[in-house]
Amino acid sequence: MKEELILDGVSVRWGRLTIVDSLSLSLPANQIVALAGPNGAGKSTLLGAIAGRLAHSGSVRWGAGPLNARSVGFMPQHCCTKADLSVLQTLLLGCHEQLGFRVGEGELEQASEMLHEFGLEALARRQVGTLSGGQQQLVLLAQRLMRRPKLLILDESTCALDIRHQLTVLDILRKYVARTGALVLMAIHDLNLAARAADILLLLRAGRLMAWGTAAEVLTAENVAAIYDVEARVLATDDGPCVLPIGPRQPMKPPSPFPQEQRAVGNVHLQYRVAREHTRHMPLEALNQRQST
Ligand SMILES: Nc1ncnc2c1ncn2[C@@H]1O[C@H](COP(=O)(O)OP(=O)(O)OP(=O)(O)O)[C@@H](O)[C@H]1O
Repeated sequence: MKEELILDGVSVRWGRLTIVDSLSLSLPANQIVALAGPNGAGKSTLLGAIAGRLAHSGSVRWGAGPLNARSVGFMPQHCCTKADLSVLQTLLLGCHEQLGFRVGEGELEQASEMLHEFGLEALARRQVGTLSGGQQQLVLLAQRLMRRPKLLILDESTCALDIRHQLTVLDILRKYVARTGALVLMAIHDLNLAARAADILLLLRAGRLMAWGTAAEVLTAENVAAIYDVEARVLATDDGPCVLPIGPRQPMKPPSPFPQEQRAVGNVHLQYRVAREHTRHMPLEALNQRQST
């Protein structure tokens, strides 16, 4: 059976609003897929639906069969904990299904390897609730990996990390994918980090998939303008494309029939109505008279 995540017509609605709009795609395992798009595009909603946390229509499958919840690791956005547990205990909880009344040598060894990989050894005995936001993010990410999920879904799980820890985490995820053949699906705002991390990049806007492919294919100035309404330069570097935002794209304004000085005192609503009705120039006083009659 081919190891792949298949979405077939997945839609999510909140009340009468369609947030994810009939999305179909297949993502082969053994790679990192980044999901980007503007605020409110539906990234978290889509990930929640794939993780089985949100009601949706359409189907989410793994190969020919249903996606088994036990093979999914999900780290939602703003994931944090106030639990009265040490960092080591928090990691061990990640594989609680294997644990009995005693923690086995295997799990302890796995947890200490994970602490080492994430550079968390010095924090192993600290209460997890007392850690900084970034430190907690590292611990909770390590906890998700303890279970060795086939599908790891991360929602902005590197947003609290400094650049060194971001690179450390990307390296850990790369090695994890190479070792286990898993699929990592991560929502991320930092397009340059996404370009560096991901084999495939998906760009979502208003619940629809607007672009997908390698970072070099997807991260073009045209796509950034169309999806984010931002003017940007995209530089080709040895590490892939690098997006340099220039500024917000100016919204298109309908042409005004009025000279500059009349527009300054005019009523915007009135001008637009009139612009639709008349193409020729008409003095503002005449328009106001027409309005009041
Ligand atoms: N529980 C809810 N009830 C109603 N609307 C919701 C709910 N959760 C999300 N939405 C709406 O769904 C839309 C998509 O939200 P979502 O969190 O999926 O976006 P996102 O792409 O992850 O955004 P961001 O980048 O800001 O995290 C938003 O308009 C949001 O207001």
